[in-house]
Amino acid sequence: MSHSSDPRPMTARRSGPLTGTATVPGDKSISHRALILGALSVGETRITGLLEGQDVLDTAKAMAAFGAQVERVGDGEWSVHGVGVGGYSEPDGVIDCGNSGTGVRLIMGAMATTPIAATFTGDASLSRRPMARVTDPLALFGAQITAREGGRLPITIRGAANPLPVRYHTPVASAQIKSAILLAGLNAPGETVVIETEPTRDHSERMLAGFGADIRTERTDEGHVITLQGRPELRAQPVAVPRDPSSAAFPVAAALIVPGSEIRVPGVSRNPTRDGLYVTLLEMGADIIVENEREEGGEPVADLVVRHGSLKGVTVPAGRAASMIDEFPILSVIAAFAEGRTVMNGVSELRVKESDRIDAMARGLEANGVRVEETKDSLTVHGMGRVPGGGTAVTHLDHRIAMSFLVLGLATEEPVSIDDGAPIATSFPDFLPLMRRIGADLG
Ligand SMILES: O=C(O)C1=C[C@@H](OP(=O)(O)O)[C@@H](O)[C@H](O)C1
Ligand SMILES: C=C(OP(=O)(O)O)C(=O)O
Repeated sequence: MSHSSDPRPMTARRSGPLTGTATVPGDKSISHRALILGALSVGETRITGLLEGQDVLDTAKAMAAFGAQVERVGDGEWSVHGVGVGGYSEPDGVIDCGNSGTGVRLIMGAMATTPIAATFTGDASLSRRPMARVTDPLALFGAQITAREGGRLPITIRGAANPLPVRYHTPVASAQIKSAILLAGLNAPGETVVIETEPTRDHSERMLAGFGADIRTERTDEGHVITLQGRPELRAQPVAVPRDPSSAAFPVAAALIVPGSEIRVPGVSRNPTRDGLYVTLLEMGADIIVENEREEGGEPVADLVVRHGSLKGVTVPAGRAASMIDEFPILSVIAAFAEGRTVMNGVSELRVKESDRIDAMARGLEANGVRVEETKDSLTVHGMGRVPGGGTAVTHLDHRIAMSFLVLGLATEEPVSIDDGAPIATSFPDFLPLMRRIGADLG
């Protein structure tokens, strides 16, 4: 498990031009969902391009514990024989979701309307994160929930024997809350409805429709209204996982800030609910060309060609936050090399990720000579076109903080160190060899 590995200090140094092809791994969100929906389907789901990061491996293990037959048949190729909606069996042991908020929240949803009990745990980071945002709506279905103080893990859920459908307005923009409710709604009779004010990533809706569920999304005065008809028979499907735009953001950022760079990043998902970073980078004047736009596995994908160039600071509107929620750490690194101020608004959710990402980025950037300002829900980076470096960033078991500061160090005057790169394996196990292949000096 990722949380038992020893800390791995790492350092990144100013590098020559980055060149070549950066083929990033499969999308983490889609990988979790493919395993979970495969396990709830009848028949064999064949998954290709699955992200084999620790977060997703923990979800695969959990699906086996709930009775699905889960098998690795090749590189990124997995087979899941599902048990059907309502078919989960009671796991023997505790379900350890490691570092993964997506894993634990979606799996809690998926089992909450089946009359079995399960106990969920995670590492030190996951055990600090709020879970009531998911367990509160799951209790409305009739599930019985016991949590540690403050609604934290470990959590035991006794699934509802006679679940009721739920209509729920999500209090914060969160695809994990939405998805947990939809997965619980699968085994409730009638219609389960989720209303979100700001749209969040829609992979659950797309994949549920692909597996044969009756699900529709309407835009109304209330917001985005997603309606799922309960008790469908989900039919196993082949899933081709597109490449992760959140992982692609790291080599893309490196190419933008290291002088003389030009790289290609093939087959990246261009789902509009995940596209906020790329919209922002174009506003900053980034040289990014989108080629070969096509559809793969129900998701739009394209190849990106990225070149170094000068960048200017911008203001990111709060309404864009959900579409780039995992990309603010790396955006704040890019912003440090831009000319002028970059203001990121509406980002309070960053405080409850694997770490408090506003605080982690602010402290680490300051340690490397960058001026920043923070409020409860904003982060401002004062870009000066150059960054001194020479500092060590504390990563708090957060893979995105670790990767962000390693990318920073590729273009600073002095090397940048991090206290622990081990968590990178949760989402991007090949980060180091991939970055070295394009010319990055880190290790
Ligand atoms: O649904 C998902 O796959 C995810 C949703 C987001 O979390 P929230 O729903 O908490 O915003 C995101 O940060 C996470 O990396 C993946
Ligand atoms: C927030 C993230 O993941 P999770 O919530 O699944 O832990 C992330 O990958 O940046």
